[in-house]
Amino acid sequence: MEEVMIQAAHVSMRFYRELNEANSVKERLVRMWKGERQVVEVKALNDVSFTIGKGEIVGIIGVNGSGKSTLLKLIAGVLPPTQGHLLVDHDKVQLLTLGTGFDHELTGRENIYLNGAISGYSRSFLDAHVDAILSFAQLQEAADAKVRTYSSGMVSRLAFAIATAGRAAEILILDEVLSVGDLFFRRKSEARIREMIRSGSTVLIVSHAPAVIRSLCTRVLWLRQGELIMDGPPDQVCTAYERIGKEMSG
Ligand SMILES: Nc1ncnc2c1ncn2[C@@H]1O[C@H](COP(=O)(O)OP(=O)(O)OP(=O)(O)O)[C@@H](O)[C@H]1O
Repeated sequence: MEEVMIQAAHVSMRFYRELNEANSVKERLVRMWKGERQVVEVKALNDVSFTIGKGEIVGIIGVNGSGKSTLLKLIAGVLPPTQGHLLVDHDKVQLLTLGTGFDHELTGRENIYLNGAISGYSRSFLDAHVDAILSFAQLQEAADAKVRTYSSGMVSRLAFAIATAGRAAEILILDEVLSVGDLFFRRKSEARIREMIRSGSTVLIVSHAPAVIRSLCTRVLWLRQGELIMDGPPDQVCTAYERIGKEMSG
């Protein structure tokens, strides 16, 4: 394997959630006083190990609640694991997610500056790229309208255009950013992601669309109830995943 970029060794992540959450502080205090407080442990990730080398394009699949976002958060350094070791240079990681950091009372153009600043772009970078961002999002005409007047597809296009405006980081994490917009925008956004991939980044992609995973990834990790149950070539892992899905639904 080429240079190792991410190494997870027996990584576990546990959350604690209160059962029958109280509706008020008073109710909570009364329950605590009566000894009624019940906390359950959620094993979001359980003893997960893998190594990812430079240039690999790794898809992460699994049903809702299987631990995908938790794994991305650990890799991005948002949370530390409760057990195990995760070797990754967080400074090299860029996490792309959509839909956070927009103010719907501001215009599209103003949101480019707001969301761009949150994404870490400088003012001069944004001045130089604002037109290209609007053009990629196909929003030149609507640039000065408030975002609350946009359709959800328009908001997603703008978010994608901002998130991918800069140079790709060495480790690029895409959390459900593909499959947005209409068919034409999807082709365009997939082409842009391919360009970022070609620039040599190591990429992790979470997507509920097996077609996206099959067409972009070189390897797939399948998480089920926090456990890594399969790690292999996209076709093999996606076929097994789809087979289980069909069995469960029919
Ligand atoms: N902050 C938290 N506190 C308590 N439980 C949490 C927290 N974050 C995640 N969980 C739990 O951990 C488990 C894994 O969640 P996670 O968001 O990683 O799943 P996911 O595979 O990304 O799901 P989805 O496909 O719905 O995005 C779930 O049972 C979830 O309820």
